[in-house]
Parts: sequence; C-alpha cells; structure tokens
Amino acid sequence: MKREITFYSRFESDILSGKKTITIRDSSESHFEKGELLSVSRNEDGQYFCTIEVDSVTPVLMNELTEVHAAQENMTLGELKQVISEIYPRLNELYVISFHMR
Ligand SMILES: CC(=O)Nc1ccn([C@H]2C[C@H](O)[C@@H](CO)O2)c(=O)n1
Repeated sequence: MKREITFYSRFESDILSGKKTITIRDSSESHFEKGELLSVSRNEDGQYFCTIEVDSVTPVLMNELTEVHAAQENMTLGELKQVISEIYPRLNELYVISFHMR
C-alpha cells in the first residue's frame, strides 16, 4: 500500500510544476525508501493532489544546507532556513527527501 506525505498547500503548485524537487523533514519522516511511491496530500485539508517517487533520503544538518538545497526547494537559502526553523524549531538533524512526480 502507498504511504503518504503531506505538504502545506502553499507548496502545491511548485510540486506540480516540478520547481520543488526536495523536501526536508525530521526523523519521523526519514524512513521512506528509494523507488517508493508516495501519495501526496495537502496538510490543511488532506486533499490528495499527486503521487511522487522517492529518489533518495539523505541526512543533513541545518548548518550544512546550501543554495543548492534552496534552489531545489524553489526558495532562497534564507527563506528555506526560516521555513525549517518555523516547522522544526531548534532541530539540527534533518533529512533531504529527493523526489520526482509520477
Ligand atoms: C507535517 C510536516 O512536517 N509537514 C511539512 C514539513 C515540511 N514541508 C515543506 C516546507 C519546506 O518546503 C520543506 C522543508 O521542510 O518541506 C511541508 O510542506 N510540510
């Protein structure tokens, strides 16, 4: 059975257009596997909006995030760090989930 991942609705259009190709999560969402298909829905209302395939899951520390990660999120590095620190306050150990649309 397909596992699920949610995204805040403000990221939906970036995912559907292919501008956002990674998401950075905490350890609770680090157990996805390469090749796994995930059903993607909106965090706010649970509405399904696409399926993605996981390309990789890679540990990263907050201070290791670069402009490359930010570009893959379709953000500046400052915006990315701000978003992550709001979602995961004071968390240093993160995971980059790389994906593409199916
Ligand atoms: C439940 C939960 O954690 N939901 C999340 C977490 C992260 N995101 C987005 C925000 C940024 O674009 C990246 C990096 O964290 O992933 C999200 O949409 N929903």
